[in-house]
Amino acid sequence: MAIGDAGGVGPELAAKLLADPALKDQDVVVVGDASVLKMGASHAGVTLDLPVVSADQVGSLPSGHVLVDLGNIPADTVTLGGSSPETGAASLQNFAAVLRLAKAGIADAVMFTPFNKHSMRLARPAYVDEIGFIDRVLDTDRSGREFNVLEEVWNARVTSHIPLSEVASKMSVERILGSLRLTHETMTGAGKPNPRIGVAALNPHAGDGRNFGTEDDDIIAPAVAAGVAEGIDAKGPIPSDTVFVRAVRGEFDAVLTMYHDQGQIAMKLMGFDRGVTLIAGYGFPIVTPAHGTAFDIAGKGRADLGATLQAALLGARLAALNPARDRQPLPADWATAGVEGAQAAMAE
Ligand SMILES: NC(=O)C1=CN([C@@H]2O[C@H](COP(=O)(O)OP(=O)(O)OC[C@H]3O[C@@H](n4cnc5c(N)ncnc54)[C@H](O)[C@@H]3O)[C@@H](O)[C@H]2O)C=CC1
Ligand SMILES: NCC(=O)COP(=O)(O)O
Repeated sequence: MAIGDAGGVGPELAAKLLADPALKDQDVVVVGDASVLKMGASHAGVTLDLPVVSADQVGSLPSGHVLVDLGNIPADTVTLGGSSPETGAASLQNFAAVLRLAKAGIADAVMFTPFNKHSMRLARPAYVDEIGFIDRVLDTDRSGREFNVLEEVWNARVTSHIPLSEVASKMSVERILGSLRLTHETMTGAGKPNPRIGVAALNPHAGDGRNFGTEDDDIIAPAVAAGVAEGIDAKGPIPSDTVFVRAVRGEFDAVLTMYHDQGQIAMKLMGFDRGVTLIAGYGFPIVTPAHGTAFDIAGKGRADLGATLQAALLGARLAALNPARDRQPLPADWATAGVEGAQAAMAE
């Protein structure tokens, strides 16, 4: 688990989670700054007694919960409730380190408490979102995708963290088909075989016979047909104002939406306090609460643990379902190196 942005609710949620009995049987390697975790525990009103291990002890760890203290953002330098390059840089370092632990097969799942993309961009101007960063740290060109997960329905997206004005131009049969395949694969791997996927339309009333927009007929419908021809149980395009209504009535296990908020508004209304973002496609699950850094309540002890707890439980469940992965060598500088390189590569 990487401790999220120190200026937000990430530290208190990390501390609260570590104190929660639901996690007592899990082995958790927490990566971040010890003083920030201590601050989080104080805000959350919990007591933690976490052994601190050094980076070179990882690989032969005791079971239970341990902290790798990177000492990268002393709590007394943190201003709660706002973005900063310092908290962004520490978040990036914590994240890169836990990704390397998972790549080496030492961690079975990665979790993070909320990051702040503005802080991360202040630290590294090439930063856009977690997906691009993960690709660089893991050195892969097969990007994963985000899913939003509630027990009753999953939401996958064709586009994610891009300006709304670019959504229509990014849509293609291949891209939608790729999202359908990944949704089918990921849910099947998560123990929900042959998921029924409702595909949201882009335009009002799915274009209403080409009255307002042609993407539904010309791009989404052929992509759905291609998915069905491959054996994927997909239906659409379905007007996006009713596709979630149909899903929660039991018709679909997942909804594939065309852009971020088309799905997020529905998902967060249905289950803000239990919504999980799963980043899938990398060989191990990466999970985080679907909510963000909540700067308006940071440090006030009011942050609800629900979504963070569900994220941890989903990560553990998915890791247990997946076969053991081969161990790879862990670079000696796994906890500190490579962020510069990753960011430089992103800027190219
Ligand atoms: N897991 C992650 O790393 C995520 C990070 N983000 C990032 O978080 C930052 C802020 O995003 P916003 O859009 O402002 O959304 P936000 O989720 O941080 O806040 C929206 C509202 O929900 C409330 N809220 C959020 N979490 C809560 C909790 N656990 N308990 C009680 N109330 C809670 C906040 O107080 C605020 O009023 C952005 O930089 C965004 O990229 C957003 C979503 C997920
Ligand atoms: N930091 C993770 C993240 O932003 C995922 O959140 P969302 O795209 O699901 O809103």
